[in-house]
Amino acid sequence: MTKPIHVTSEIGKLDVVMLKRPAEEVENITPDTMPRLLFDDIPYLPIAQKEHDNFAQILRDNGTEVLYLENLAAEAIDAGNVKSSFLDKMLAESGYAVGADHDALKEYLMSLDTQAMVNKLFAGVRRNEIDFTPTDLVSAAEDPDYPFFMDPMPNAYFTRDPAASIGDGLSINHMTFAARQRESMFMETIIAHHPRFANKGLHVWRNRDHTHRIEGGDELVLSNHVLAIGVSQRTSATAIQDIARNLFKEDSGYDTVIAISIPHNHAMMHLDTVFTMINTDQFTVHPGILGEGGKIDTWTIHPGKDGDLTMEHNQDLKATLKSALDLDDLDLIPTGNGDPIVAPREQWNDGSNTLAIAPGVVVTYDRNYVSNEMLRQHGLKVLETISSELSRGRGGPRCMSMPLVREDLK
Ligand SMILES: NC(=[NH2+])NCCC[C@H](N)C(=O)O
Repeated sequence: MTKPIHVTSEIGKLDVVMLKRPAEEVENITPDTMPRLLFDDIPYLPIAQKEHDNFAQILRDNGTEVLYLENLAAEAIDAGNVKSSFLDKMLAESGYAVGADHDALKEYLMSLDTQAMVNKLFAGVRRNEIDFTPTDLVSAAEDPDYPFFMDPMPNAYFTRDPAASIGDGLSINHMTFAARQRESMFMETIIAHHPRFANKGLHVWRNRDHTHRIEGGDELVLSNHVLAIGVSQRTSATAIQDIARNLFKEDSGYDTVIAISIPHNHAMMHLDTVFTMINTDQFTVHPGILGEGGKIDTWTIHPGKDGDLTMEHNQDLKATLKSALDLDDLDLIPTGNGDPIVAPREQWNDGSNTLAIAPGVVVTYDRNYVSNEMLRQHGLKVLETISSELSRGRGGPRCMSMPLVREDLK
């Protein structure tokens, strides 16, 4: 029987996906907090929700079951009867391990029903919501005017990043920036307690109790034995070696990890912002990641002796992929047709961040019309989703979705 998580490619027909509908957290961004919260602008929430509902509907219309992170999290907390312990952990990671402010926040959050509490944790807790004057040193000495006790998590609608499905399991990620680190606690709880996922023999290939960072936007499942992982602003080489060792030592089916080095900046924070797989032999690539002569640093990692790793350095992306995936040829489709203005503009709005829902069928943002046209010319079926507000968070259809089950490729 198919496990509740089963993903052996980037392109197999998408049967089950997890999304998070953007909510109040997005309205709790201010110009001052934008950079720290990893946004470049403040989305207009009602339109962002409309766009997100449009995205979800496209997936449903094409035969995908859509689950929502916020609902799964509340159901898991209730099923496991872990509201109090979950809150303690969330409060500790929000800076309130003990003391009067921990107690006041906990009392307030415990008084909400579980779904409202989960929604509130995403939205953030404002100081004026609770009738409580903090007496601790942090509140007094650091920023007495800061409006939040607990920060919002506006990036939660990018469900791709806090965890990543690989084979019959997942990585639950230690994320790079404080703005996102608490997000992966929800998936940890879902896997541990939700009746759909708990005790179903799912592997956690790497959990969140690490100091080295990894994010799902860098983790690409190229086949049932090959992964590509970006060495990026968000994922360290140490974490890649770590997860490779775990995958190779367990019965994961994975024996190859291609580490791909990309520039470390906000526009290209993850590998999936510059490179995605869209068909058995087709990929989108942002030309900006390729250096002179189309070169890029990749290291193909395999199991070595006694749990060690072997590594082969290459600079020809096409050749590396062809050999790892056993293909005669492949088609690398440049974002924005490789034009020096269009390519960076459309990459900025996630023109390379396509979500394949079946081999050769992709969901993309409508605004990247040059890239979309290119994809059509290369024979892909392109389903466009509306995108003026969602894209302000710097993520596209791949970032906004965590595939849970895909059909295996034949
Ligand atoms: N898989 C992705 N490319 N995710 C995009 C995440 C964007 C988000 N604002 C961040 O900086 O974390």
